[in-house]
Amino acid sequence: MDNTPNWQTAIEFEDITYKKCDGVARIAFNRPNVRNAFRPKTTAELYKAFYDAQEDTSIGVVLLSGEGPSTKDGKWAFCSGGDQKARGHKGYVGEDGYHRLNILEVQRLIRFMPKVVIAVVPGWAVGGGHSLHVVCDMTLASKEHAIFKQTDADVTSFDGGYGSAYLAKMVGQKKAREIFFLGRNYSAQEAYEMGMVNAVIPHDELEATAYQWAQEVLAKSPTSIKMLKFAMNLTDDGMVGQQVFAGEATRLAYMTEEAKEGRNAFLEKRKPNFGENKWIP
Ligand SMILES: CC(C)(COP(=O)(O)OP(=O)(O)OC[C@H]1O[C@@H](n2cnc3c(N)ncnc32)[C@H](O)[C@@H]1OP(=O)(O)O)[C@@H](O)C(=O)NCCC(=O)NCCSC(=O)c1cc(O)c2ccccc2c1O
Repeated sequence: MDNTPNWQTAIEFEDITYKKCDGVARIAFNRPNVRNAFRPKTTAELYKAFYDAQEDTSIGVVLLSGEGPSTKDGKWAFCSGGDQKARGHKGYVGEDGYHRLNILEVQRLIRFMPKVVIAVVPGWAVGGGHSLHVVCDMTLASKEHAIFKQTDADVTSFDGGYGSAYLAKMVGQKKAREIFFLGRNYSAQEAYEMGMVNAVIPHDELEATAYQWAQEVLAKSPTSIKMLKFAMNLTDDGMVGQQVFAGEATRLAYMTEEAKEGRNAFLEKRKPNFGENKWIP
């Protein structure tokens, strides 16, 4: 069976591409000549696309990748982080003149959305781009071209949240400190051995493999996948993690007969009758 996705553009953007096909959304940075660095326009577009994917009930998996290669030198990139040309003295400056660090809002959307987000890394994943792959649920990397690198300490920046502290939970404290303190290049295979990449895939098969992984996730119970993601987030996300997990537990409770009786009794101005066997052990 031909499993080639028939991607349809969902929304036209300038700095990213955004497509959908059969339950999968694909969002990709589209500034390959600057290694897919993000400026405020890029992050605003990313936020809109991720939010659309979150709200679309037909979508269960989002692939995050980078278009390429560069027309200048043929190199591939996932994302090289914040565009240093757009960096002002208080953040990254958009067309409106405001200084922002709004990639963190995108990180939170990826983290808290009730869908699986897979980073598909065709080349450089650097700085804030490295942090983005860390916050995604899974990472697939190009065997030939993916390179992982943390340059935050070269440019006086520091992702002190998921980019570093969560990375340390993933690869261990010593390795995470090496990644940030030395800023070396790591191949897909090295990243895999550290535990921050799920699979190393021949470049020509990367997109097809990502789509296949997405299809495997889509075959599972949506409620299970969502609750498992939030359960795994919970211990690292503190009260917000508890809020997100508990919100979904509340939704499940709302779907019971007991909840309908509670609501109806209030609306009908009577005492609720929760039935006889209400205290299930
Ligand atoms: C990514 C590289 C290692 C690739 O090196 P390579 O030698 O292959 O390519 P070039 O260096 O020649 O780059 C080609 C071309 O692209 C331009 N470019 C690349 N990256 C960027 C960038 N991030 N910003 C602007 N432009 C970029 C480069 O200038 C070249 O252009 P030409 O016109 O000369 O052709 C290497 O490029 C590299 O090290 N890039 C910089 C990586 C970096 O330091 N990124 C920023 C880290 S900080 C960050 O991302 C960040 C952002 C946030 O918003 C945060 C918010 C809150 C907390 C923390 C944040 C944060 O850490």
